[in-house]
Amino acid sequence: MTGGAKPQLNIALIQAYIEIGEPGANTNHLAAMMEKAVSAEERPDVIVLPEMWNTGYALDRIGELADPNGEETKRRLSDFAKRHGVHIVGGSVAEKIGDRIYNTMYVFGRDGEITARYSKMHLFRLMDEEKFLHAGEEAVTFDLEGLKAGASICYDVRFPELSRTLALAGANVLFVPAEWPHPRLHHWRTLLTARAIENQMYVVACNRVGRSGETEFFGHSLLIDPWGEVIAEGGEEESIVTGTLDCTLPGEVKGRIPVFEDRRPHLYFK
Ligand SMILES: O=C(O)CCC(=O)C(=O)O
Repeated sequence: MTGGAKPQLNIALIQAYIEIGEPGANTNHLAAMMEKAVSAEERPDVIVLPEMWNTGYALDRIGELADPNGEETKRRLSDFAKRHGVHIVGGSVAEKIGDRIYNTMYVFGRDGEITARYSKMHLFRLMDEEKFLHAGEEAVTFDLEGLKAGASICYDVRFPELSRTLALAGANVLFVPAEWPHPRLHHWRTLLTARAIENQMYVVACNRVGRSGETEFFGHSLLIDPWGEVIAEGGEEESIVTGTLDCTLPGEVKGRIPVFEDRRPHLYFK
């Protein structure tokens, strides 16, 4: 945290059902859930969306469904952020740039300005993602009112190298929008908790719910603190999961167990 930072951030995770291949319906549905989130008594400072919320995994039609340059997505999310004075970590959408499709997160500040763009760098072969999408090539951090945040998407969380890279760049919170299905709930909870503990950072993970073909997505969106304690967890139904980040806690945890001072990087294999 840097000087002048907000000491606490209220988070709202939009744990939504996503209709496969229906960007219009999904956009309207998520907009309605976001309106509900900002009308709560405890207003969120940050709204987080799930992975691929515009199209779901309609990969065989992704060329026609993806948002060209993300223009429509950016316009809508920017407008919402500005209208309600809220940060948005926009999950991810299928974004078309030239003839390439990316699985991309956009982040907006309270003024509606875009503050980050991250494209998923580890594509999930179990769902043939690599046959249809291009991988991002760059790790991304962004600022949330003095709290440095790192971007990742779903399968990325299986690669501790990415979250450690982000932590070494100063990130104290890791965002993980996802479409993570049964039967791997145990992996989801364990990997997210491990990333929080090993990097002494908050982990904020927003997963979709509902069935798509044979695949059942389980929700269980999670807010985990830098000790690995669960602050909030969704069930398997559609819901808005809320919790509060104490921006001073990552620093306190690092002070108690000096993991980052005790690293021996010169001994690690490259
Ligand atoms: O790693 C997993 O088990 C799930 C990953 C996934 O579904 C994705 O990256 O879309």
